[in-house]
Amino acid sequence: MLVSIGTKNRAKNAAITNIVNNYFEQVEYIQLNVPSNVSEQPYSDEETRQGAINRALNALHTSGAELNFGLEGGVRTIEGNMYCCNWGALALKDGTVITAAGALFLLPEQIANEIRSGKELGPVMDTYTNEKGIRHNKGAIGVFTANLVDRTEMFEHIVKLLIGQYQFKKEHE
Ligand SMILES: O=P(O)(O)OP(=O)(O)OP(=O)(O)OC[C@H]1O[C@@H](n2cnc3c(O)ncnc32)[C@H](O)[C@@H]1O
Ligand SMILES: [Mg+2]
Repeated sequence: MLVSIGTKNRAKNAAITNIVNNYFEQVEYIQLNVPSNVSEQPYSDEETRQGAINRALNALHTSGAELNFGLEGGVRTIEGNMYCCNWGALALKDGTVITAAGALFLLPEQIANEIRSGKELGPVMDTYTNEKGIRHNKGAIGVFTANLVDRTEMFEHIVKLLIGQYQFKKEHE
């Protein structure tokens, strides 16, 4: 079975392959740098969800694969507090799209202010930690949860929700 992934981000790719390998056999993966067709730094649940959907559909149109995943990170504000939000979409061959969201966690005010000034979370996190490519491994979630939950684990939960909904749909149609 061919599975396409709408990103080359290592944390997202690890999440998808770790979970898909648990539920399917003989899977071949194709990683595609497809556009999300939303801002580089999505600013609401709506925009982040749309980015995930666009990535999944763009991956489907490029690959024609059986399963096509799009994962997107963004931020949203509730009562003045900025949270990091995360969405996933799974596009099937017939164009059906399944969606799910993951954990929300609060961004410290210092980081939120950088985002409000127009910066992207990825580079802001690298400057804050003095490390390179945080977004490819522990992610902001790892940094701000003392490594209790890393970015791969957070996305793994979303991928599980997507595959679970796909299985439910297959059993009920
Ligand atoms: O290559 P892609 O797939 O685009 O992966 P990305 O890391 O850029 O991830 P997103 O585009 O989905 O996320 C939008 C922005 O938020 C950043 N971001 C989101 N979650 C993050 C996290 O946990 N740690 C660091 N940066 C994060 C990310 O680097 C982008 O600047
Ligand atoms: Mg990005």
